[in-house]
Amino acid sequence: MSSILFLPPANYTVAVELGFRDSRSKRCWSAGAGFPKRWCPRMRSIRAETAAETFGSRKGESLGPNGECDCDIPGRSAPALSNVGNSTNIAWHECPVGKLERQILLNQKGCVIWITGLSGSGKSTLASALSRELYALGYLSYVLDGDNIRHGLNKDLCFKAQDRAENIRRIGEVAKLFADAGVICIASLISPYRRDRDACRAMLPESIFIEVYMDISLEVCESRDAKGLYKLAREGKIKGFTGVDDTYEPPLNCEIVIAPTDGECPPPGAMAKQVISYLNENGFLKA
Ligand SMILES: Nc1ncnc2c1ncn2[C@@H]1O[C@H](COP(=O)(O)OS(=O)(=O)O)[C@@H](OP(=O)(O)O)[C@H]1O
Ligand SMILES: Nc1ncnc2c1ncn2[C@@H]1O[C@H](COP(=O)(O)OP(=O)(O)O)[C@@H](O)[C@H]1O
Repeated sequence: MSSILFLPPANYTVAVELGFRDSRSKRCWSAGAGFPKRWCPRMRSIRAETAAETFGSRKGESLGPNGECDCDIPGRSAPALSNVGNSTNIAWHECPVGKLERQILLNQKGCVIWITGLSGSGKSTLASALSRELYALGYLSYVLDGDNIRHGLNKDLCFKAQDRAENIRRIGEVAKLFADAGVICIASLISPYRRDRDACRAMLPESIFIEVYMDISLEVCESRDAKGLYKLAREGKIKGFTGVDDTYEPPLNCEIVIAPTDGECPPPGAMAKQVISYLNENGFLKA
């Protein structure tokens, strides 16, 4: 493979600055000049070796030469049934690939980065910059943006308190699945009420819910008014708009606060770097 074929990503300097090239990924970067590690065939084989070393080749976990598999076949023995909410007589099915195996495959730990703040505070901007930076560094993330999810899964919900709570609960459940899959899940939604955010936190093991508060004043958000919604809310054309005639409850004890310094909002790259430093310091950027 010739390195002449590859161009470094635009934000290569950030990757270097943050010093994420560990001994394994170094080999990869030198082969592919800044390409995400997971694209590197050598990296894949290293990961496969690591997984084999960690777990051994356990009987029943891979297919035989003729495609035979003696892993658990659903239905062989009657599973325990339970009732959950309005769902009766349901069973829990364990996945034969464990969470740790997925983490080793991805060389990262799944978590939920929950970005909360007023409309216009920069949630989507941070989510985009962060997912880009993580990608450049070779980590898999996925953004769940409140606006986007309301185009599909949550299109039946409006902005009254009860529906916002349901919006947050559903996104929390989806984020939990992404984190379990080993993905760094970035949830970006106003999530104005403390109780709803805390309920999401309670769904997950404590340390993997990382709450990021966009501490940007209403005045700044309103002056940005990127979508013209504050203007409509002030004119009374949108009712129950967060910060205007509906409450926003700032977190009391969150993991990360993004705030202006000397009156200046940090640029997107700096906000992303702040979150990535937290992930690195807290062991999320390794299996
Ligand atoms: N009444 C009211 N209040 C606040 N926001 C409103 C409202 N109506 C529409 N919008 C637009 O919807 C986006 C917020 O959706 P979320 O799912 O993040 O909101 S919530 O968490 O359920 O409160 C929000 O997007 P962002 O500006 O990106 O925050 C707005 O564009
Ligand atoms: N750190 C920042 N500094 C300056 N402008 C910003 C910053 N973050 C976001 N913006 C601008 O503010 C507006 C709203 O940002 P956005 O990310 O859409 O906010 P939200 O998702 O919270 O509604 C956009 O025009 C964006 O370019």
